Parts: sequence; structure tokens; C-alpha cells
Amino acid sequence: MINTDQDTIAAISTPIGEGGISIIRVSGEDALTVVNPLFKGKDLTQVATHTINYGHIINPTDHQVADEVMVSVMRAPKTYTKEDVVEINCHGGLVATNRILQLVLTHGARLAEPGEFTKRAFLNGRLDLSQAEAVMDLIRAKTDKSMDVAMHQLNGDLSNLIRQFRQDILDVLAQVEVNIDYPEYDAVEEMTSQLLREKATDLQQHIQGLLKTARQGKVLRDGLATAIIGRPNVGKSSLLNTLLHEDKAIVTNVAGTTRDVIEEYVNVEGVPLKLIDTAGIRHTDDQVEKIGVERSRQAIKTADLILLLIDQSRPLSAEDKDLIELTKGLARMVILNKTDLPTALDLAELKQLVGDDVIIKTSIANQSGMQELGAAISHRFFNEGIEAHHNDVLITNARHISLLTQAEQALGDVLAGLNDGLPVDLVQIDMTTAWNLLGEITGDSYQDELLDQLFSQFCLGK
Ligand SMILES: Nc1nc2c(c(=O)[nH]1)N(C=O)[C@@H](CNc1ccc(C(=O)N[C@@H](CCC(=O)O)C(=O)O)cc1)CN2
Ligand SMILES: Nc1nc2c(ncn2[C@@H]2O[C@H](COP(=O)(O)OP(=O)(O)OP(=O)(O)O)[C@@H](O)[C@H]2O)c(=O)[nH]1
Ligand SMILES: [Mg+2]
Repeated sequence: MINTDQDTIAAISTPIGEGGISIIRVSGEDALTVVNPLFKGKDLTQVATHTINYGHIINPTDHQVADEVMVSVMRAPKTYTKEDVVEINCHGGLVATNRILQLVLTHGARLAEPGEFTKRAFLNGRLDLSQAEAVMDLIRAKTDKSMDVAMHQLNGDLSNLIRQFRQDILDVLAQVEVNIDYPEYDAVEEMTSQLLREKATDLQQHIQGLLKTARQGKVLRDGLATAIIGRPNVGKSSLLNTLLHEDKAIVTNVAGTTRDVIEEYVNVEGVPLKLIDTAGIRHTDDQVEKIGVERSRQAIKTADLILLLIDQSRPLSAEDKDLIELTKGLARMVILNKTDLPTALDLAELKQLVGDDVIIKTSIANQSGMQELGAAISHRFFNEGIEAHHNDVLITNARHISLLTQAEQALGDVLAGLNDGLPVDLVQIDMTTAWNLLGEITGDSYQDELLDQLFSQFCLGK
């Protein structure tokens, strides 16, 4: 296979569409010699590094001006990729941006693959693998909290922890080697297995602790999936709109207004929620509504939290009772809405049906009860310990979870081997396996296929 890691690459690094400014990023040995002949202004090969330079991009063949631009020149190695980087800042818009990209591509650069700039940052040693993954998490972050988690990972907090684990394993393996080389001392075998046992137990506990953060990490990254459930017309879409401070979902007094599931991200009292407004659940012969109802049932199954809305201005209906039954045992909060209207519901009966679940009274129309609802959500969230590790490292990535799980198992094998009295050199193998698995998280050991697969999920231009 031809190695293309030395090519000079180019891509549009800003979203495609109308905007104030667009950036075409060029990286590689020839970045300057590719862009310079297209630039009318200062001689870019002569300007100081890390300067931005005003001028025009021209087509050298017909001398037509493509756009008025600012060009940043950043020479290796202090750049994002550690290669020479040139960034052309042009007017935002499809035409100018594509024109310039085309010119760059026909004058010596090739189109970058998705994530290729960041891949080079990794290959050239500026980032490790978990930091490169954090770059993508940053871009995808939907809440402040998930941005913070990704930022910590980009800063190397996870990498440092993993490196420490690996160093500990190396130290113990080195000690074991020394012991094996000097078998004349008494009880050396005893000491060696004691050493291995202590370290394996200690690391196993650390890794188990990390794996515990994974669920929390997922919530912080993706938001707590919160399904708003209830029969038609109870005020589900009104609740979504109120929490969002935006008229996102259609609200009418017609039962069956919402037909499809609507998802929106919102922060409630510091809790990142992925709110899911659903179609009111009832029996219906309407084809479209039927599908919506089916999707609502699906949303119940996958939700982390269920907000069950009930209209307290009406008696509990059979549909309400069905929904109470359907959501029984799930993480659920009951919201009694329309408290601005006279009460027609039998509260004692409801309490009997929902047991110990939190019940919150609201009038979404009058914005009352919203603070209580926010407080109840954050109380529930933080009391479940979601925030407990908030200054520590959080695991958010499926690849990391899988590798940590395997490493934890390898350490379990170390302990089992010691208990079964296996020879130390066999136990060492499991210890080394744990060391290798941890190394895959930071990319200290990796395979090319992994890199291709990982970076191909990135955005173009990143
Ligand atoms: N125009 C522009 N804005 C951008 C980026 C970019 O590439 N271009 N970034 C891209 O994602 C982010 C900033 N991240 C960056 C991270 C490291 C380096 C860098 O040059 N690092 C060098 C030297 C740092 C220094 O001068 O001290 C290094 O670490 O060796 C640049 C950008 C967000 N904003
Ligand atoms: N009086 C009163 N009316 C409310 C309150 N909350 C919502 N409504 C009204 O109830 C009606 C239904 O509200 P929606 O938010 O569309 O109800 P929904 O549960 O999303 O209904 P479907 O999408 O049909 O399942 C609208 O006319 C709202 O204005 C409230 O607290 N008090
Ligand atoms: Mg609705």
C-alpha cells in the first residue's frame, strides 16, 4: 500500500453553507508552496510564522479573483498537525469556499479524509488516541457538562491515569523479574506472588471504579433520556416548550396533536436532559397517530427517566391507569398538571397506584410548579451519585469501556492464577495482557485498522 501520510492535504474546516467566514485548511510539507502561487499579497514563503495575511486568492491560469481573504501561516512544528499549516479564511458561502478548495486541490494538495488532520496530530505525537477521540466528543457535545468532560479528556486527564496504571504494572513486572533472577533468597516465591496479588487487586479496584463512571459519563455526554409520557392533551408538548423556553412543539387543545417523537437537548438545574416529547398514548384508529403511539411506547422502554403527565382537572381515566401500569418500576416522576383548573382527580387513589414516586403539581399554562420540577429532577440526578466523580475522570467512550472491562478481567485472571498456585511466569502473561489492553486506550499500542475505523467517524476538515 502507498503511504499517503506525507501528502499535503486540504479540506473545508467550517460547516458547509452560508456564514460569515469559511476556512479552508491545508496541512503538509507543501502547504506553503501550494497556496503561495494562488495568493496575491505578501510572499507567504517569506512571512513570519503564526501570522495572518490579507490578500486575494486568484486563479493563476486566467488571473480571475476567486475571493478576498485572510491567510494564516503556521509553520511546523507548533501547529495542530505538527506540519506546516496554512488556513485560508474566505467569505462564507458555498461558491467562494468551493472555488478556493478546488484551486488548492488542482495545485498540489489532495482532499483530506474525515478526521485526517487530527489523525496526523496523533501520528505526529501531539495527541494520544484518547485525546483525539476527545476532539470528536467536543464537536458533538450537546450540553455544557459533556463539553467539560471532553475538555478534561483532551487535556490528558484520562491518558495520565492510564499511563500511571501501565507504569505500575511495568514496575511490578520488573520486580518479579528481579526476584526470579535471585531465587537463592528464602521465600522469594512467596514475596513475588504477594507483590503480584497486591498490585492486581489494587488496579482491579481502580478500574472497577472507572467503569462505574461509564453510565454517568454516557448520561453527561448524551443527556439523560427523559421521556414525557401521558394520554393526549395533558400538556406534554407544553412542558417541552416551557423547559426549552421555546415554542418547539405544536400545542393545541386537540387531543392527538403530537404525532411523532420530538427530541431536544436542555439543561435543567445543571442536569443535561435529552427531552423526548411523545404522542399521547391512547387507542386510536388513525393510521398516523397509531405509529406515533407505537413510538411513544418505544420511548418508554429506552428512557432513563419518565415524566408521566396526568391532567388533575379530570378524573383518572383507564388510559392514565394503563400508563401508570406500563411505567411501573421504571425511573418515574408523576406530574399533576392543570392545577389552575378545579381538581377532579382522586389524589388518594393516584397515590395508591404510584406508590412512593415523587408527585409534582404544575400549571404549565401559568408556569407554576416548574421550579419544584427542576429541583426534583436535579435532586434525583445528583443523589444517584451522577455528579459524585465530577472532578475525576469520567469514562464516556464505548471503546474505552470495552478495553477497561477486558483489562479488569485479565487482572482477575492474575488473581485466579495466584490462588490456583500457577507458576509465576504464567501469571505474568495475564499481567502483560492487562498492560497491553490499557495501552490501546491511549494508542500506545494500536493497529492501523483501528485508526482508519476511528478517524473515519470524524467530520471532514477536522
Ligand atoms: N483557525 C483555527 N481555529 C481552531 C483550530 C484550528 O486548527 N484552526 N483548532 C483545531 O482544532 C482548535 C484549536 N486547537 C489547537 C490546538 C493546538 C494547536 C497547536 O498549534 N498546537 C501546537 C503549538 C501550541 C503553541 O503555540 O503553544 C502544539 O501543541 O505543538 C492549534 C490549535 C479550535 N480553533
Ligand atoms: N388550563 C391549562 N391548560 C393547559 C395546561 N397545560 C397545557 N394546557 C393546554 O392543554 C392543551 C393540550 O396541551 P398540549 O401541550 O398540546 O398537550 P399534549 O399532551 O402534548 O397533547 P397531545 O400532543 O395531543 O398528546 C393545550 O390547549 C394547552 O394550552 C395547564 O397547566 N393548564
Ligand atoms: Mg403534544
